[in-house]
Amino acid sequence: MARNGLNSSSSPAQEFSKSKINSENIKKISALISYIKPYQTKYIIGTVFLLISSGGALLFPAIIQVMIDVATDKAPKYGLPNSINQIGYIAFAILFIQAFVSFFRIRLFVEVAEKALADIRRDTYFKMITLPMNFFANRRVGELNSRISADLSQVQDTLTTTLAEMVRQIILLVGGIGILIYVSGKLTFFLLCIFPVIVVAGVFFGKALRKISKNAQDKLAESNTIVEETLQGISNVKAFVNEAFEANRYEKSLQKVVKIALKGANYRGLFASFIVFCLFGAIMGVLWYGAVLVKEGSLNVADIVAYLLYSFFVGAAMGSFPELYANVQKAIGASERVLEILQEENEPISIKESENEIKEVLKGNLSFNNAIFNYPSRKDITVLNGVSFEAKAGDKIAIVGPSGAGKSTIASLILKFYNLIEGDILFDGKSIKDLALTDIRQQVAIVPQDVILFGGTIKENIAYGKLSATDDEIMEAARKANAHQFITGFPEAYETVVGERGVKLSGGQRQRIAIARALLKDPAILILDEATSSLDSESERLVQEALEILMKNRTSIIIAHRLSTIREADKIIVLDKGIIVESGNHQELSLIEDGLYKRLSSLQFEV
Ligand SMILES: Nc1ncnc2c1ncn2[C@@H]1O[C@H](COP(=O)(O)OP(=O)(O)OP(=O)(O)O)[C@@H](O)[C@H]1O
Repeated sequence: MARNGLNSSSSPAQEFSKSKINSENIKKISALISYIKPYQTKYIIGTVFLLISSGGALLFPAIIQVMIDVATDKAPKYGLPNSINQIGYIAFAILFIQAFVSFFRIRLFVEVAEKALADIRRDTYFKMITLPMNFFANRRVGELNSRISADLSQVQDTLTTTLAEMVRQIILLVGGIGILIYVSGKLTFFLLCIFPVIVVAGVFFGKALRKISKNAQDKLAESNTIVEETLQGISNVKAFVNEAFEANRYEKSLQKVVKIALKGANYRGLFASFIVFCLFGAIMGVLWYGAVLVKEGSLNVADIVAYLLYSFFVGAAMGSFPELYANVQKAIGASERVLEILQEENEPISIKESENEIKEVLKGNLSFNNAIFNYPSRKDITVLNGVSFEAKAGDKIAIVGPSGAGKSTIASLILKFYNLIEGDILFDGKSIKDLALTDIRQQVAIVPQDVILFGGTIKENIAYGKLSATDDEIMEAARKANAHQFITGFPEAYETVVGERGVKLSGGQRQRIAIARALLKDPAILILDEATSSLDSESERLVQEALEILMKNRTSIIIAHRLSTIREADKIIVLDKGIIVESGNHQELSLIEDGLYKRLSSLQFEV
C-alpha cells in the first residue's frame, strides 16, 4: 500500500525508523499538517469524495444480493425495484459516480499533497541554508539532504495514500461488520472468532518473511562485495596467487546466501499453505455454516453471497491495517526529523531578496577588540585568545602564522559566521552585534582558497556576486579579473557550463572567476584566503594582477600562505596559537631577531 509518491525519491530499500503514535507526536506533526491549510478546501472535497467512493463500495454486495433475490423470485430488499434491469442500471449509475469521484479524489489529494510538500520543502531548504554555521559542523550533507528528499517523500506518501487508505479501510471495516451483523448475527459471531486469528497469523508470517528476505539481500550484498573487492584489486590477487583463496571465500559466502534463501523458502511455503488452508478454510467454513443456516431456514442463498462479499471487505481491511499503521509510524518519524530542522533558530535573513538589501553603508574601517573565541563544537579549545588589531578603510592587512593559528577563523568571524565569546568586532566603530547580518555579508566579500563553482554557466557563476548584474558588467568584471581571455577561448564563451557536469576549470581559472564575482559585488571589505596549492608562474601572475585590481580602494584582509605576496601590505599580523605575537610592516618584522615572521620567511627562502 505504500506506493511511492509521484516525485518520490525514496528507494524501496530505504529503511525508515518508526516513531510511536501518541498525542505528543500527533501534536508535533500537526505543525506539518498546517501546511495543508492553504489548500484545505480541496482537501475537504477530496475527503468527501473519498467517503462517497468508500461508502459506494459497500453498496455492491447488497445490490448483488437483491439481484439474486429478484432472479430467484424473492421480494427485493432495501427499497430496490423488483426488476433485474433496473437494479443493473442503478449499479452502473453508482459505478459511474464512483469512477467520477475516484478520479477527482486522487487528483485533489495529489495536488494538495504536492503543493503542501513543495511549501514544506521550500521552507525546510530555506531554513537549512539560513541556519548558523555551527549547525553544519555536526551533520553530514547526505543526512540533511535525505531529510528534504526521503523523509519528506515518506510524509507525502502518507498524505496522498496512507491516510486516505486508512479512512477507506475503516469505513469498509466498520460498515462491513455492521452489515454482516445485520445480515446474520450468528454467522458474524462465527466469523469474528476466526478472522482476527487469521489476520494476526498472517501479519506474523509477513514480518518473518520480510526479515528473512532482508537478511538474504544483506548476505547477497556481502558476497557481491567480495567480487567487487577482488576485481578491483585483481593485481594483488594475482601477485599473491590467491585465486583459490578468493574462490573459496566467495563459495562460502554463496553457501550462506543459499542457506538463508532456503529458510525463506520454508517460510514462503508455510505461508502459502497457511493461506490455502486458513483463508479458503474460513470461506469454506462460512459457506458451510451458512448452508446449515439456509437449511434451517434462517438465511437464504442471496444472503450468503452478500455475506461472503462483505467478509472479503472486512478481512482485507483488517489485513491492511498493520502496514498502514507502520506507514503512519514511519511518517511520524520522518516528520519529526524535518520538524527538528524547522524548529531550529536561523540567522536573521529574509526569504524576500528586497528585505536583504543594504541599509547601512560601510566605509571599510574594521577593528578587532580583544576578541576571544572558541568554536561551539569544541568549547575546550580557545582558538583566538585576545586578538586586537585595526584596519583603516583602504588598508591592506595580511595575517600570517603557522597552520591552525586561527587565520581562517578571523575571516569567519568578520563574516559573522560565529559570535565571539568575549570582546568585539567593530565596523566603522559600530559593534558587529548592532549591525544587520545582511549589511555585513553584503559588504564583505571573500575569495576563498578553494573556489567552488555552481553547476551552471560561467556567466551565472560570476553574476553570483551581484544577481542583478548586466552582461556588460559581467564582462567588465571578467576583463578586470584577467578571466575574459580564457572564457572567450571556450566555444560557448560565457555560456560555457561549469561545475560537476560541465567543463573543468583549473585552480587559477576558478580563482579568477571568484575574483570577478567579488569585483561585481564591490565590497567595502575584502577577505583573500590565498590558495595554498601553488599555481604555475603564468597563472599566478594573472591571478596576482587581478587581485591587485580587486584590492584597490577597499580594505583587504589577506590570509597569506606565501609571504612573498604580502611585502606591500600596510600591516602584517603574525598569529600563533590564537595570539598576535608580532605586528608591523615587512621591514619592521624582518628586523625582529628570533621573530616568528623572520623564521617563517626564512623557511620560505623568499625574504
Ligand atoms: N569549524 C570548526 N570547528 C571546530 N574547530 C575548528 C573549526 N575550524 C577550525 N577549527 C580549529 O580552530 C583552529 C584554528 O583553525 P583555522 O582554520 O582558523 O587555522 P588557520 O590558521 O587558518 O590554519 P591553515 O593555515 O591551516 O588554514 C584549529 O585548531 C582548527 O582545528
